[in-house]
Amino acid sequence: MAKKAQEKVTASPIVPMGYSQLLTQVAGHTFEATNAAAVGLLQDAGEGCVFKPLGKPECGVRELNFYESLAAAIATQAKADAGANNLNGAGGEGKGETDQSLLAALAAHVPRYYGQLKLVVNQREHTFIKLEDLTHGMAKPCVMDVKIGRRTWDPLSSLEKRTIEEQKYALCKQNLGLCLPGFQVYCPDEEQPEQTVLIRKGRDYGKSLDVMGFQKALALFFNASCSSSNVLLHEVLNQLRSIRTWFKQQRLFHFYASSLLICYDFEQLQKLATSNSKVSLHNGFHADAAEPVLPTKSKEWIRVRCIDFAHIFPAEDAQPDHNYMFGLQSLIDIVEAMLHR
Ligand SMILES: Nc1ncnc2c1ncn2[C@@H]1O[C@H](COP(=O)(O)OP(=O)(O)OP(=O)(O)O)[C@@H](O)[C@H]1O
Ligand SMILES: O=P(O)(O)O[C@@H]1[C@H](O)[C@H](O)[C@@H](OP(=O)(O)O)[C@H](OP(=O)(O)O)[C@H]1O
Repeated sequence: MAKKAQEKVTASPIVPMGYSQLLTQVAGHTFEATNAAAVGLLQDAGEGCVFKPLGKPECGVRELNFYESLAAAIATQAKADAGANNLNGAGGEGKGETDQSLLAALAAHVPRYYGQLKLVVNQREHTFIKLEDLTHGMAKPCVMDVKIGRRTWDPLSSLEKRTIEEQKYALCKQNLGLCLPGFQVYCPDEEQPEQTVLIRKGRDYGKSLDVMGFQKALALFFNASCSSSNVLLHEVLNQLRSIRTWFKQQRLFHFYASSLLICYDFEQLQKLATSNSKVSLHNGFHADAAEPVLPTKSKEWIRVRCIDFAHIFPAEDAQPDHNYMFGLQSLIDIVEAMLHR
Protein backbone atom coordinates (compact mmCIF):
# COMPACT_ATOMS: atom_id res chain seq x y z
CA MET A 1 0.00 0.00 0.00
CA ALA A 2 2.85 2.36 0.90
CA LYS A 3 4.42 1.56 -2.48
CA LYS A 4 1.20 2.46 -4.29
CA ALA A 5 1.02 5.77 -2.43
CA GLN A 6 4.57 6.60 -3.40
CA GLU A 7 3.77 6.23 -7.10
CA LYS A 8 1.68 9.41 -6.92
CA VAL A 9 4.23 11.66 -5.29
CA THR A 10 4.15 15.30 -6.34
CA ALA A 11 6.02 18.32 -5.01
CA SER A 12 2.83 19.83 -3.65
CA PRO A 13 -0.49 18.07 -3.13
CA ILE A 14 -3.11 18.26 -5.86
CA VAL A 15 -6.11 19.93 -4.27
CA PRO A 16 -9.43 21.14 -5.73
CA MET A 17 -9.58 24.65 -7.16
CA GLY A 18 -10.20 27.28 -4.50
CA TYR A 19 -8.45 25.27 -1.80
CA SER A 20 -4.83 25.20 -0.61
CA GLN A 21 -2.75 23.71 2.15
CA LEU A 22 -3.40 25.43 5.48
CA LEU A 23 -0.26 27.55 5.75
CA THR A 24 -0.69 28.17 9.46
CA GLN A 25 -0.96 24.48 10.39
CA VAL A 26 1.59 23.95 13.19
CA ALA A 27 0.92 20.35 14.29
CA GLY A 28 -1.11 17.23 13.59
CA HIS A 29 -1.31 15.05 10.50
CA THR A 30 0.17 16.84 7.51
CA PHE A 31 0.80 16.41 3.82
CA GLU A 32 3.99 14.42 3.19
CA ALA A 33 6.28 14.88 0.22
CA THR A 34 6.79 11.11 -0.15
CA ASN A 35 3.29 9.87 0.67
CA ALA A 36 0.39 10.97 -1.51
CA ALA A 37 -2.07 9.31 0.87
CA ALA A 38 -1.12 11.58 3.78
CA VAL A 39 -3.47 14.54 3.99
CA GLY A 40 -3.26 17.67 6.13
CA LEU A 41 -5.64 20.54 6.68
CA LEU A 42 -6.81 22.74 3.80
CA GLN A 43 -8.02 26.32 3.72
CA ASP A 44 -10.31 28.12 1.31
CA ALA A 45 -9.59 31.33 -0.50
CA GLY A 46 -10.49 34.05 1.96
CA GLU A 47 -13.76 32.54 3.23
CA GLY A 48 -12.33 31.99 6.71
CA CYS A 49 -12.67 28.21 6.91
CA VAL A 50 -10.33 25.28 7.34
CA PHE A 51 -11.00 21.70 6.29
CA LYS A 52 -9.77 18.88 8.52
CA PRO A 53 -9.48 15.38 7.00
CA LEU A 54 -11.19 12.69 9.07
CA GLY A 55 -8.04 10.53 9.12
CA LYS A 56 -8.15 7.15 10.88
CA PRO A 57 -11.77 5.94 10.71
CA GLU A 58 -12.35 5.56 14.45
CA CYS A 59 -10.81 8.97 15.18
CA GLY A 60 -12.67 10.68 12.35
CA VAL A 61 -16.03 9.25 13.39
CA ARG A 62 -15.55 10.30 17.01
CA GLU A 63 -14.61 13.85 16.01
CA LEU A 64 -17.45 14.16 13.50
CA ASN A 65 -19.99 12.79 16.01
CA PHE A 66 -18.75 15.24 18.61
CA TYR A 67 -19.17 18.25 16.32
CA GLU A 68 -22.60 16.97 15.24
CA SER A 69 -23.74 16.55 18.84
CA LEU A 70 -22.46 20.02 19.63
CA ALA A 71 -24.41 21.42 16.67
CA ALA A 72 -27.56 19.60 17.85
CA ALA A 73 -27.10 20.98 21.38
CA ILE A 74 -26.68 24.51 20.02
CA ALA A 75 -29.89 24.15 17.97
CA THR A 76 -31.80 22.81 20.99
CA GLN A 77 -30.50 25.62 23.15
CA ALA A 78 -31.43 28.24 20.56
CA LYS A 79 -35.01 26.87 20.51
CA ALA A 80 -35.16 26.85 24.29
CA ASP A 81 -33.86 30.42 24.39
CA ALA A 82 -36.53 31.48 21.93
CA GLY A 83 -39.16 29.96 24.22
CA ALA A 84 -40.34 27.44 21.60
CA ASN A 85 -39.46 24.51 23.87
CA ASN A 86 -40.76 26.07 27.02
CA LEU A 87 -44.51 25.59 26.73
CA ASN A 88 -44.85 24.60 30.38
CA GLY A 89 -42.99 27.65 31.66
CA ALA A 90 -39.99 27.60 33.97
CA GLY A 91 -38.96 24.65 36.12
CA GLY A 92 -39.36 21.86 33.56
CA GLU A 93 -35.66 21.38 32.84
CA GLY A 94 -34.68 17.70 32.93
CA LYS A 95 -31.19 16.17 33.01
CA GLY A 96 -31.16 15.79 29.21
CA GLU A 97 -31.84 19.48 28.76
CA THR A 98 -29.20 20.38 31.33
CA ASP A 99 -26.62 18.28 29.51
CA GLN A 100 -27.67 19.87 26.22
CA SER A 101 -27.27 23.40 27.55
CA LEU A 102 -23.93 22.54 29.13
CA LEU A 103 -22.74 21.11 25.84
CA ALA A 104 -24.08 24.14 23.96
CA ALA A 105 -22.07 26.36 26.30
CA LEU A 106 -18.87 24.72 25.02
CA ALA A 107 -19.56 26.18 21.56
CA ALA A 108 -18.02 29.49 22.65
CA HIS A 109 -14.71 27.66 23.17
CA VAL A 110 -14.66 25.57 19.99
CA PRO A 111 -14.25 26.59 16.31
CA ARG A 112 -17.59 26.99 14.56
CA TYR A 113 -18.56 23.82 12.67
CA TYR A 114 -20.04 23.97 9.17
CA GLY A 115 -20.62 20.27 8.41
CA GLN A 116 -18.72 17.70 6.39
CA LEU A 117 -17.82 17.45 2.72
CA LYS A 118 -15.87 15.24 0.36
CA LEU A 119 -12.89 16.59 -1.56
CA VAL A 120 -10.49 14.89 -3.96
CA VAL A 121 -6.87 15.34 -2.93
CA ASN A 122 -4.03 13.66 -4.82
CA GLN A 123 -6.68 11.83 -6.85
CA ARG A 124 -8.26 10.20 -3.79
CA GLU A 125 -11.55 11.20 -2.20
CA HIS A 126 -11.36 12.20 1.47
CA THR A 127 -14.00 13.36 3.92
CA PHE A 128 -13.29 16.68 5.62
CA ILE A 129 -14.96 18.61 8.39
CA LYS A 130 -15.38 22.30 7.70
CA LEU A 131 -14.46 24.57 10.60
CA GLU A 132 -13.97 28.25 11.37
CA ASP A 133 -10.36 29.26 10.68
CA LEU A 134 -9.18 30.54 14.05
CA THR A 135 -6.52 32.65 12.37
CA HIS A 136 -8.98 34.34 10.01
CA GLY A 137 -8.35 38.06 9.64
CA MET A 138 -4.92 37.90 11.25
CA ALA A 139 -2.17 39.60 9.25
CA LYS A 140 0.67 37.89 11.16
CA PRO A 141 -0.90 34.86 12.80
CA CYS A 142 0.96 33.39 15.78
CA VAL A 143 -0.37 29.90 16.47
CA MET A 144 0.44 27.43 19.24
CA ASP A 145 -0.97 23.93 19.64
CA VAL A 146 -0.78 22.76 23.27
CA LYS A 147 -1.88 19.18 23.86
CA ILE A 148 -3.60 18.83 27.22
CA GLY A 149 -3.32 16.05 29.79
CA ARG A 150 -0.74 13.69 31.29
CA ARG A 151 -2.59 10.84 29.65
CA THR A 152 -2.90 11.18 25.88
CA TRP A 153 -4.16 7.69 25.13
CA ASP A 154 -7.83 6.83 25.15
CA PRO A 155 -9.63 3.89 26.82
CA LEU A 156 -9.58 1.84 23.60
CA SER A 157 -5.83 2.23 23.00
CA SER A 158 -3.65 -0.83 22.59
CA LEU A 159 -0.82 -1.40 25.04
CA GLU A 160 1.56 -0.46 22.23
CA LYS A 161 -0.13 2.91 21.58
CA ARG A 162 -0.27 3.60 25.31
CA THR A 163 3.47 2.90 25.68
CA ILE A 164 4.36 5.11 22.71
CA GLU A 165 2.25 7.97 24.04
CA GLU A 166 3.75 7.72 27.52
CA GLN A 167 7.30 7.89 26.18
CA LYS A 168 6.73 11.02 24.05
CA TYR A 169 7.13 14.50 25.53
CA ALA A 170 7.60 12.63 28.82
CA LEU A 171 9.06 15.45 30.95
CA CYS A 172 6.41 18.01 30.02
CA LYS A 173 3.55 15.53 30.12
CA GLN A 174 4.41 14.04 33.50
CA ASN A 175 5.21 17.31 35.25
CA LEU A 176 2.80 19.71 33.60
CA GLY A 177 0.18 17.54 31.95
CA LEU A 178 1.00 19.47 28.77
CA CYS A 179 2.98 18.97 25.59
CA LEU A 180 3.90 21.14 22.66
CA PRO A 181 3.53 19.52 19.23
CA GLY A 182 4.12 22.80 17.39
CA PHE A 183 3.85 26.55 17.09
CA GLN A 184 4.68 29.51 14.90
CA VAL A 185 5.37 33.04 16.06
CA TYR A 186 6.25 36.36 14.46
CA CYS A 187 8.91 38.29 16.40
CA PRO A 188 11.01 41.39 15.89
CA ASP A 189 14.27 40.47 14.16
CA GLU A 190 17.04 40.66 16.79
CA GLU A 191 19.42 42.45 14.42
CA GLN A 192 16.86 44.71 12.75
CA PRO A 193 14.01 45.14 15.28
CA GLU A 194 11.87 47.04 12.79
CA GLN A 195 11.81 43.86 10.68
CA THR A 196 9.74 40.78 11.57
CA VAL A 197 10.82 37.14 11.46
CA LEU A 198 8.64 34.04 11.50
CA ILE A 199 9.82 31.24 13.79
CA ARG A 200 8.29 27.77 13.40
CA LYS A 201 8.86 24.83 15.76
CA GLY A 202 7.56 21.31 15.33
CA ARG A 203 7.12 18.11 17.29
CA ASP A 204 10.85 17.29 17.57
CA TYR A 205 11.45 20.60 19.32
CA GLY A 206 8.45 19.97 21.60
CA LYS A 207 9.73 16.51 22.50
CA SER A 208 13.08 17.95 23.57
CA LEU A 209 11.59 20.30 26.17
CA ASP A 210 11.68 20.00 29.94
CA VAL A 211 9.53 22.20 32.20
CA MET A 212 11.83 25.20 31.97
CA GLY A 213 12.14 24.75 28.22
CA PHE A 214 8.35 24.68 27.97
CA GLN A 215 8.10 27.93 29.94
CA LYS A 216 10.72 29.55 27.69
CA ALA A 217 8.85 28.39 24.60
CA LEU A 218 5.71 30.09 25.93
CA ALA A 219 7.66 33.30 26.63
CA LEU A 220 8.93 33.23 23.05
CA PHE A 221 5.45 32.53 21.70
CA PHE A 222 3.85 35.36 23.68
CA ASN A 223 6.58 37.84 22.68
CA ALA A 224 7.04 38.37 26.42
CA SER A 225 9.63 41.09 25.93
CA CYS A 226 7.18 43.20 23.89
CA SER A 227 5.78 46.14 25.89
CA SER A 228 2.17 45.21 25.06
CA SER A 229 2.44 41.49 25.88
CA ASN A 230 0.55 41.99 29.17
CA VAL A 231 -2.62 42.78 27.25
CA LEU A 232 -2.18 39.58 25.29
CA LEU A 233 -1.48 37.51 28.41
CA HIS A 234 -4.51 38.95 30.22
CA GLU A 235 -6.84 38.08 27.37
CA VAL A 236 -5.36 34.59 26.97
CA LEU A 237 -5.82 34.06 30.72
CA ASN A 238 -9.43 35.25 30.55
CA GLN A 239 -10.17 32.78 27.80
CA LEU A 240 -8.30 29.91 29.53
CA ARG A 241 -10.18 30.59 32.79
CA SER A 242 -13.46 30.59 30.93
CA ILE A 243 -12.60 27.17 29.47
CA ARG A 244 -11.66 25.97 32.97
CA THR A 245 -15.07 27.09 34.26
CA TRP A 246 -16.73 24.89 31.66
CA PHE A 247 -14.55 21.90 32.52
CA LYS A 248 -15.29 22.31 36.22
CA GLN A 249 -19.01 22.08 35.47
CA GLN A 250 -19.04 19.23 33.01
CA ARG A 251 -19.20 15.48 33.70
CA LEU A 252 -20.12 14.57 30.14
CA PHE A 253 -16.83 13.83 28.38
CA HIS A 254 -13.19 13.02 28.89
CA PHE A 255 -10.94 14.72 26.33
CA TYR A 256 -7.86 12.61 25.61
CA ALA A 257 -5.09 13.99 23.36
CA SER A 258 -7.12 17.12 22.74
CA SER A 259 -5.42 20.49 22.23
CA LEU A 260 -5.87 24.14 22.96
CA LEU A 261 -5.10 26.27 19.93
CA ILE A 262 -3.84 29.71 20.95
CA CYS A 263 -3.84 32.25 18.14
CA TYR A 264 -3.05 35.95 18.06
CA ASP A 265 -2.10 38.56 15.51
CA PHE A 266 1.42 39.92 15.97
CA GLU A 267 0.51 42.96 13.88
CA GLN A 268 -2.13 43.97 16.47
CA LEU A 269 0.35 43.40 19.29
CA GLN A 270 2.81 45.70 17.57
CA LYS A 271 0.13 48.36 16.97
CA LEU A 272 -0.74 48.23 20.64
CA ALA A 273 2.90 48.62 21.64
CA THR A 274 3.22 51.63 19.37
CA SER A 275 0.07 53.29 20.71
CA ASN A 276 1.04 52.46 24.33
CA SER A 277 4.35 54.19 23.87
CA LYS A 278 2.48 57.35 22.85
CA VAL A 279 0.10 57.56 25.82
CA SER A 280 0.47 57.72 29.58
CA LEU A 281 1.17 54.38 31.26
CA HIS A 282 -2.02 54.72 33.30
CA ASN A 283 -4.32 55.01 30.32
CA GLY A 284 -6.35 51.88 29.82
CA PHE A 285 -6.07 50.73 33.46
CA HIS A 286 -8.83 50.55 36.04
CA ALA A 287 -7.77 52.76 38.92
CA ASP A 288 -8.69 50.10 41.49
CA ALA A 289 -8.22 46.78 39.71
CA ALA A 290 -4.80 47.44 38.13
CA GLU A 291 -5.92 45.39 35.13
CA PRO A 292 -5.83 46.74 31.60
CA VAL A 293 -9.13 47.64 29.99
CA LEU A 294 -8.90 45.61 26.82
CA PRO A 295 -9.93 47.17 23.56
CA THR A 296 -13.36 45.76 22.70
CA LYS A 297 -11.98 43.97 19.68
CA SER A 298 -9.22 42.05 21.45
CA LYS A 299 -11.23 38.82 21.10
CA GLU A 300 -10.89 39.24 17.34
CA TRP A 301 -7.11 39.09 17.40
CA ILE A 302 -6.62 36.79 20.39
CA ARG A 303 -8.41 33.43 20.26
CA VAL A 304 -7.99 30.41 22.53
CA ARG A 305 -10.09 27.42 21.50
CA CYS A 306 -10.37 23.69 22.19
CA ILE A 307 -9.59 21.62 19.10
CA ASP A 308 -9.03 17.97 18.14
CA PHE A 309 -11.76 15.72 19.44
CA ALA A 310 -10.50 12.49 17.86
CA HIS A 311 -10.20 10.85 21.28
CA ILE A 312 -13.22 12.17 23.13
CA PHE A 313 -15.10 9.62 25.25
CA PRO A 314 -18.17 9.70 27.50
CA ALA A 315 -17.05 10.36 31.09
CA GLU A 316 -16.86 7.09 33.01
CA ASP A 317 -19.12 7.13 36.11
CA ALA A 318 -19.81 10.81 35.37
CA GLN A 319 -16.39 11.72 36.76
CA PRO A 320 -14.88 15.17 36.07
CA ASP A 321 -12.07 15.25 33.51
CA HIS A 322 -9.27 15.58 36.06
CA ASN A 323 -6.65 14.68 33.46
CA TYR A 324 -7.59 17.66 31.26
CA MET A 325 -8.08 20.05 34.17
CA PHE A 326 -4.63 19.27 35.58
CA GLY A 327 -2.96 20.27 32.30
CA LEU A 328 -5.18 23.31 31.83
CA GLN A 329 -4.37 24.50 35.36
CA SER A 330 -0.61 24.15 34.65
CA LEU A 331 -1.02 26.29 31.55
CA ILE A 332 -2.94 28.91 33.52
CA ASP A 333 -0.24 28.87 36.22
CA ILE A 334 2.52 29.41 33.65
CA VAL A 335 0.71 32.30 31.94
CA GLU A 336 -0.09 33.89 35.33
CA ALA A 337 3.57 33.61 36.35
CA MET A 338 4.60 35.33 33.11
CA LEU A 339 2.16 38.13 33.79
CA HIS A 340 3.44 38.70 37.31
CA ARG A 341 7.15 38.37 36.49
N1 LIG B 1 -10.15 25.56 13.42
C1 LIG B 1 -8.86 25.74 13.13
N2 LIG B 1 -8.41 26.94 12.72
C2 LIG B 1 -7.11 27.14 12.41
N3 LIG B 1 -6.18 26.18 12.45
C3 LIG B 1 -6.57 24.95 12.84
C4 LIG B 1 -7.91 24.67 13.21
N4 LIG B 1 -8.00 23.36 13.56
C5 LIG B 1 -6.76 22.85 13.43
N5 LIG B 1 -5.89 23.79 12.99
C6 LIG B 1 -4.47 23.61 12.69
O1 LIG B 1 -4.23 22.26 12.37
C7 LIG B 1 -3.36 21.66 13.33
C8 LIG B 1 -3.78 20.21 13.58
O2 LIG B 1 -5.11 20.16 14.06
P1 LIG B 1 -5.64 18.90 14.87
O3 LIG B 1 -4.91 18.79 16.15
O4 LIG B 1 -7.11 19.02 14.94
O5 LIG B 1 -5.19 17.73 13.87
P2 LIG B 1 -4.82 16.20 14.13
O6 LIG B 1 -4.23 15.71 12.86
O7 LIG B 1 -6.03 15.50 14.66
O8 LIG B 1 -3.72 16.27 15.26
P3 LIG B 1 -3.04 15.04 16.09
O9 LIG B 1 -1.96 14.49 15.23
O10 LIG B 1 -2.53 15.72 17.32
O11 LIG B 1 -4.12 14.04 16.37
C9 LIG B 1 -3.41 22.56 14.55
O12 LIG B 1 -2.21 22.50 15.30
C10 LIG B 1 -3.59 23.93 13.89
O13 LIG B 1 -2.37 24.44 13.42
O1 LIG C 1 3.08 13.94 18.66
P1 LIG C 1 3.44 13.05 17.54
O2 LIG C 1 4.75 12.40 17.68
O3 LIG C 1 3.19 13.67 16.22
O4 LIG C 1 2.43 11.78 17.64
C1 LIG C 1 1.18 11.76 17.03
C2 LIG C 1 0.15 12.25 18.04
O5 LIG C 1 0.20 11.47 19.21
C3 LIG C 1 -1.23 12.15 17.44
O6 LIG C 1 -2.18 12.52 18.42
C4 LIG C 1 -1.51 10.74 16.96
O7 LIG C 1 -2.67 10.75 16.19
P2 LIG C 1 -4.06 10.23 16.73
O8 LIG C 1 -4.48 11.27 17.71
O9 LIG C 1 -4.91 10.22 15.51
O10 LIG C 1 -3.88 8.88 17.34
C5 LIG C 1 -0.44 10.23 16.02
O11 LIG C 1 -0.72 8.88 15.80
P3 LIG C 1 -0.60 8.18 14.37
O12 LIG C 1 0.82 8.30 13.94
O13 LIG C 1 -1.05 6.77 14.65
O14 LIG C 1 -1.56 8.87 13.46
C6 LIG C 1 0.92 10.33 16.61
O15 LIG C 1 1.89 9.97 15.65
